[in-house]
Amino acid sequence: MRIYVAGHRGMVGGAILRQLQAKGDHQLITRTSAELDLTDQAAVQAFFAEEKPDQVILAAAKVGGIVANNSYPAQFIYENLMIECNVIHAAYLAGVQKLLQLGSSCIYPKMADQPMAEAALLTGPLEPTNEPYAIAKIAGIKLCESYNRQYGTDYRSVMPTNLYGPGDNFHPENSHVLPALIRRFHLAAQSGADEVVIWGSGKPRREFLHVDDMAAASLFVLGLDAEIYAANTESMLSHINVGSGSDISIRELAEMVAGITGFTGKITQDASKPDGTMRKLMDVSRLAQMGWHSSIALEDGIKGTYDWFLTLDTDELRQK
Ligand SMILES: NC(=O)C1=CN([C@@H]2O[C@H](COP(=O)(O)OP(=O)(O)OC[C@H]3O[C@@H](n4cnc5c(N)ncnc54)[C@H](OP(=O)(O)O)[C@@H]3O)[C@@H](O)[C@H]2O)C=CC1
Ligand SMILES: C[C@H]1O[C@H](OP(=O)(O)OP(=O)(O)OC[C@H]2O[C@@H](n3cnc4c(=O)[nH]c(N)nc43)[C@H](O)[C@@H]2O)[C@@H](O)[C@@H](O)C1=O
Repeated sequence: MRIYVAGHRGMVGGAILRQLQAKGDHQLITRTSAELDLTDQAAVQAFFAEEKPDQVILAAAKVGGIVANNSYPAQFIYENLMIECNVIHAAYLAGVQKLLQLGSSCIYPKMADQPMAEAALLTGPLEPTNEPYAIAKIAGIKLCESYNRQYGTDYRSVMPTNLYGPGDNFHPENSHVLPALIRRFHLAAQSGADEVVIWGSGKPRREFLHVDDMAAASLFVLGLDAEIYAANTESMLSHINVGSGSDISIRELAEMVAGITGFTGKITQDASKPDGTMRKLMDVSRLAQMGWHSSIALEDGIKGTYDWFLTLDTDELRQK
């Protein structure tokens, strides 16, 4: 079995690669973005024609936190649409029968009922800070469903909640909240600062899943028997939520990270920064009924991620 993992140097792609390597019974195909720019249609088609993978895991994307999404909307919609169109179409042309692509919980309407079930897709307006990225991710689901309906492929989609873990991006502005807070609280604890500022009101709630759980869920969904997948999904509502099933406020999260990094000063809020969606909790019952549950508790996962962060030298702080 030859499996192409697109985005293998990223946080999720890297975790998937490690789990596939540990299983050891696959031939893994990888390319960095410098070797193969997935926004380049001709290059992607040539790569697929030459490598002819049996399966594809699409974990390559333009990814970032709330401010990155708000600052670079053109890149978020263009690059993600191009990557999805090129990879999914080239996979089809090369005869790839099975593919798994990763979306995001931001596909759901800003005011979706909580927890958000798969059926909430396309039922209302999106959160404006990440609408371009969300539109691209919705297109990814619809690409898979359309190829399945017209060409009989078996292309599946998982929708991760907010992820974190080793391999995360710790950029001070462009990263997601958890790596941003780990970095900021660590630097404050080291320097003896008496205050750390977090963005927004601290009131939004987010659900976090460790990347090793996400990688395990991805391989679980990819490996599901086609009849079981079909029995638990619908042809035009085929994506599967992946989450931990519980959420926490950003303020509570900041207090947890402060405790783990040893910061004892005060935590204040910068109201000029956006809150984004007030709550994004996944309904994970579809995945649960197929037999998968997350296993890494948030505090344990953050401690492990902080230990990994401490192994990085300053130049390696992933200033993507
Ligand atoms: N992180 C999170 O909280 C969440 C992530 N997701 C989704 O999970 C998936 C993986 O995200 P994550 O691992 O965090 O992202 P990362 O930013 O860590 O990794 C993304 C990878 O995509 C590759 N890539 C980006 N653009 C291109 C391109 N033009 N051509 C080829 N490769 C490219 C990069 O390759 P290289 O390193 O070689 O440049 C990079 O390693 C994405 O689909 C994302 O939308 C969903 C919900 C939450
Ligand atoms: C995964 C997901 O990620 C993004 O959506 P988001 O959930 O809003 O992600 P976020 O992690 O950036 O913020 C979560 C909350 O945390 C608050 N917050 C506090 N302090 C910091 C801080 O220092 N950095 C960041 N980034 N946020 C902070 C911040 O104000 C917000 O209220 C989208 O890219 C979306 O497209 C997507 O898919």
